[in-house]
Amino acid sequence: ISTRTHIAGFNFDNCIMNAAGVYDYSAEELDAVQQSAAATFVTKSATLVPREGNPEPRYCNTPYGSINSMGLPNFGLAYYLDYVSAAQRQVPGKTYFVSLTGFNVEEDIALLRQVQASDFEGIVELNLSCPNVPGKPQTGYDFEAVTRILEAVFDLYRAPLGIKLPPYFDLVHFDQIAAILNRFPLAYVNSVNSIGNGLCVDAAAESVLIKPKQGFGGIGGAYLKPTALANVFAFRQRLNSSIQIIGTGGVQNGTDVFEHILCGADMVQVGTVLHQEGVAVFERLTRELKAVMAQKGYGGIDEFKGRLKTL
Ligand SMILES: O=C(O)c1[nH]c(=O)[nH]c(=O)c1Cl
Repeated sequence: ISTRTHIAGFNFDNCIMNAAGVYDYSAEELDAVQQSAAATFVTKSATLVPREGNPEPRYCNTPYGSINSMGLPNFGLAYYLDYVSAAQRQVPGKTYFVSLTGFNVEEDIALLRQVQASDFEGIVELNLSCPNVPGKPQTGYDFEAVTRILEAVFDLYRAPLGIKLPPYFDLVHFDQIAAILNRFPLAYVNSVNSIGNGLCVDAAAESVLIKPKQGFGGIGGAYLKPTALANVFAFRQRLNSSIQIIGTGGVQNGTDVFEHILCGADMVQVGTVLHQEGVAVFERLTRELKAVMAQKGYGGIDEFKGRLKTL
């Protein structure tokens, strides 16, 4: 039974990896993912210059998942490009993802120029959905901004590039954003980022759980799965077949991975469950997915990918 997959023409031995922002901040964390059963890694979304991020506490586990308002803490794009450059030499033939995000189109372009000037041979993930920088909206909800950014990006950048989108909650919004995305040579769309600006409360303490933004933060984990599957399934039906889909959100076990692929995902990313369980989660999820496939008689993920039945 094989759980291998392919993205942008690159082959991967597995279809499960980390989600940007989880277990990917430092070289030590990236090393741990690199040595695990994960297909590959994506780096923490990088900005032009290093960022401290928001004041702590800025992450909290909750009964059904997590809430975070990290505020884009990262060591800056150069740090991650250096790390990936070394990884490419140490493990040639493996493809890595670098996530990046600017605060405006000019910064997005500057980041991509920096990538072009490096020896990076992998896939860029442009994050259009960070919900936690005070005063900055989630770009993915501004359709004009998305259009402007992608026009500028694809004027410049010709190597494989995907985008990380926020969750959408309206079928007309799926129609509108998909019509925009279909105009561009995107390698993939990654749905979904956390549900922005949720609020979790500690009733005993009568308090919010995290410090930034009065406790408002991105919601991840089990809460997210129905929304994540809806976004994967909606985009699979609307996007050109040349645009692949990475499914992110709410994965806790092998059946959840199976469900993302059934909805149309070519790769599945995990965040909250990785934060809670550590990199051993990749071996567990892979084993559980293979068990589901064995029980159903599937030898590879293409046999059921996108085959979700409607009634
Ligand atoms: O606060 C963050 O760093 C963060 N947190 C998220 O849940 N999604 C993102 O894309 C980012 Cl960039």
